[in-house]
Amino acid sequence: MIPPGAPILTAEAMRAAEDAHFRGVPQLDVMERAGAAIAREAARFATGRDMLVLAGPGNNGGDAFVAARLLKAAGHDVTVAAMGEPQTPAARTMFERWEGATSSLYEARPRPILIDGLFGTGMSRALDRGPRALLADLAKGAEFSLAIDLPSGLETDSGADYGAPRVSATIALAALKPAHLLGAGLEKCGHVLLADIGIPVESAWHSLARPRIEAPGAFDHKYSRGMVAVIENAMPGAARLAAGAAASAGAGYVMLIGTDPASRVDAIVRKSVAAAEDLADALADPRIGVVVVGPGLGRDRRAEGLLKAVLATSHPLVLDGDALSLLGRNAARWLQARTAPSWLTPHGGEFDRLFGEAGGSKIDRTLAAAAEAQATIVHKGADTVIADPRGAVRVAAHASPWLSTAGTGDLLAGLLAARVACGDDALVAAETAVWLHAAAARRAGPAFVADALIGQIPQAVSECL
Ligand SMILES: NC(=O)C1=CN([C@@H]2O[C@H](COP(=O)(O)OP(=O)(O)OC[C@H]3O[C@@H](n4cnc5c(N)ncnc54)[C@H](O)[C@@H]3O)[C@@H](O)[C@H]2O)[C@@H](O)CC1
Ligand SMILES: Nc1ncnc2c1ncn2[C@@H]1O[C@H](COP(=O)(O)OP(=O)(O)O)[C@@H](O)[C@H]1O
Ligand SMILES: [K+]
Repeated sequence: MIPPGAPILTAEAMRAAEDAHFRGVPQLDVMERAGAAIAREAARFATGRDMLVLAGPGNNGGDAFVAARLLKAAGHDVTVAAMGEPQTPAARTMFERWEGATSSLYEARPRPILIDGLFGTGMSRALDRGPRALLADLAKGAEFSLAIDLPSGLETDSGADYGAPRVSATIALAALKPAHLLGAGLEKCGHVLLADIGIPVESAWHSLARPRIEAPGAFDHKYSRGMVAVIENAMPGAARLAAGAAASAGAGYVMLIGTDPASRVDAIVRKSVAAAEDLADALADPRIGVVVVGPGLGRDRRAEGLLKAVLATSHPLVLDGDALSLLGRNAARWLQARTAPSWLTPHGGEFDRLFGEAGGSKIDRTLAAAAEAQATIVHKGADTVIADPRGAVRVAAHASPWLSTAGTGDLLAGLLAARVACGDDALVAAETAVWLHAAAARRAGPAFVADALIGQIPQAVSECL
């Protein structure tokens, strides 16, 4: 659905890559390649059906005229409907090379195959009501619709919807753009394909790819494989889910620290602490590789005391749920005072409480938060964005929407802790946890209870060995 491990570029970064490339390669050649990539995919899906190609005034329209010409030359029945005169020299040349008829967008009638080349990365404002309604009707009337670079009306850098149709497939040119993975783009783009059009691209931002997991070595033992401590308090079930996930994802030793005597998994070691003051002793074990605090912690005085005791240790921390709500806008101050690394796993509401609501796209906001907190942030949701303080970004889109059920976030915190305890690099740990989480959900199918994901984790791990 989204090409894995692919670079993601903003509109500005894409323009810079294009400009650098055009110093050595003619722009028209690149546009020919883009149009050829569109024509190739359209022909594959069209299976002989009639096509309507929409061409906008910019270079997205230029690509559309190339695709129309190549498809017509290959024997397809193609009509073109244009919006305004071509406004760039390259688009004008491609318009001139198109020898068929061109009608106005307002005269276009639906055809079984629609190719949307109205706007791409140059869309600068919301679509007017007229073209928006026309585009929606033409897309609805088509049996298969293919967007060039982006569905027209999607804001490139945020995925905000300014009137885009929902298309069957989108061909991203040269690189993914944030809108292919964020916000409304998730539903509007359909299947996303990536076309190499010869422009070299480099980016610290990538779509999530399947990670590699090392199996234990012959001489590994439970402590060398990593020890995870999970703090349990107001809602012990949440901590149990985190601990269960950690134990299933490769941690050598998992310890639940709290007051609840119930134990569902015998292999998970329990340690009782009656008062928050006793937690420091329980956490004094230097073999502890990471502490998970937040799932089911609660937000009362006792929870605050437990959180403070955890923050006072020198262990790496995974902070989730109530721990994030308790820290609120003071999170960065607390975390900057620590020397060990931290991972924060907020959902959207928790993120806003921690870092405020302003600041651009989900990627921009997560990057700014990672820099401010000097922590790796896993900003959860249908479009999960991982960012680290060095500016690396990974975006995971299209996880199962059935994950939207209570307890799945607790599991993610446990998965992340397991990967940290196993010694993964900070970013790799987050990537691996998010990937395993999605893979376990895929394996669990529809309407699962969060608990059921735990049993799927070892199989998800096996996909990464
Ligand atoms: N630079 C290049 O030569 C290449 C560009 N490529 C294509 O070019 C696209 C970017 O081209 P452009 O930068 O020309 O931009 P677009 O073609 O995406 O759109 C810009 C044009 O649309 C108008 N416009 C923007 N928003 C509008 C709105 N809401 N209502 C009405 N008109 C609006 C602008 O005034 C401008 O004329 C990419 O998405 C890609 O498809 C590819 O061909 C690769 C090579
Ligand atoms: N619609 C969705 N599509 C894909 N993943 C989702 C969706 N909704 C939630 N998730 C994932 O499910 C998890 C929910 O976490 P969270 O909201 O913290 O739940 P809880 O606190 O109940 O454990 C996150 O990993 C999130 O990315
Ligand atoms: K388009």
